[in-house]
Amino acid sequence: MAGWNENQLRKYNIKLEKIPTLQYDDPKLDSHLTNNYPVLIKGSKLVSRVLKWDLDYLKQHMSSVCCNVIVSKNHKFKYYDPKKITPNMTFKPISRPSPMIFSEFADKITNWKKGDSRLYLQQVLNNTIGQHVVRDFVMFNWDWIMSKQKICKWGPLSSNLILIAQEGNVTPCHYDEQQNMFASIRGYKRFILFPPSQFECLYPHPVHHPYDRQSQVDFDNPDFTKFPKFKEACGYEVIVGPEDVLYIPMYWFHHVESLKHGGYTVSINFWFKAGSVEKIEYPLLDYQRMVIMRNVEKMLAEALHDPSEVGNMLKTIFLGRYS
Ligand SMILES: O=C(O)C(=O)C[C@H](CCCc1ccccc1)C(=O)O
Ligand SMILES: [Zn+2]
Repeated sequence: MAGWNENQLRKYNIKLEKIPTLQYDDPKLDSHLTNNYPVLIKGSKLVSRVLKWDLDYLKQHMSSVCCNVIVSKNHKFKYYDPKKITPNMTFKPISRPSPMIFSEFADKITNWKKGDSRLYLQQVLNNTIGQHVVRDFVMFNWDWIMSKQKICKWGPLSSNLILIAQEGNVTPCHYDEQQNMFASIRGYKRFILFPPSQFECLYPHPVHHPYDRQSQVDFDNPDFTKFPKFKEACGYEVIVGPEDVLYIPMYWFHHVESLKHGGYTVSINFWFKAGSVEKIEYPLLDYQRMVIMRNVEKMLAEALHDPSEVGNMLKTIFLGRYS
């Protein structure tokens, strides 16, 4: 297909399947969404009115806006929650926030040289970023996406993140606790998705760690001694191009990369809070098992008053009794 080729993809030793692609008005689409199954959606025109959002246009309309920019010494932008860094912890992240005004960000990525730190703009869209961008924002195809929100009984739209990445940037494998309709405006992004049932192969950090929700496995150099089941992981690959919308079901793990040599990418996501589950049905859904495991970790840390004791107590409960 025009627009990209295989050698723009980073090489990982992971079994990959494909994600289905459907037209936005395909009758089969709603069953994918309501069953929490990922799907690439074509033709929705969700963000077609803002395809002009390139660096020049945004520099024109939000040049003096201070934006949330992440800086990384390598190509990986592993998100962490600063609220979970405790005083007695030595936490040295590779990537860190470095807020800057938009025009500085635009100039830095335009004049980027090999060896320079990489940048990734990740800014919540709100009315502080200028009335032009807000005016464009209201021109998204809200009728369509809100109709999906209703059909799927999702909770309210919680936020839109505008994402401007340099070519080659990677957001390492993680999961989010919200439903996500991810739209590409410029460039191509490759997603590798894993269902919640592969939790055991992806070894997310403990809930109380700053890297909560992020996989511990470094896809560039997996440690099979510490993470042996990663060998069994089976991913679902999809390339998201301009005007495409990818549905990322909540609790599905996803690795995201802006294709190499593809120029900078502009994307926008639509995070919806999870809908309230009317009645728990059995057997439990895989994502519900992740919610239960998270709650056990939280409850034990609370009861023990020390997150670092959670592992030992789980071991005591498990060894020789459940093993
Ligand atoms: O839309 C999503 O869920 C993605 O993962 C898209 C991803 C950037 C997300 C950054 C982030 C990750 C975790 C917490 C807060 C912010 C990309 O496109 O590189
Ligand atoms: Zn995500």
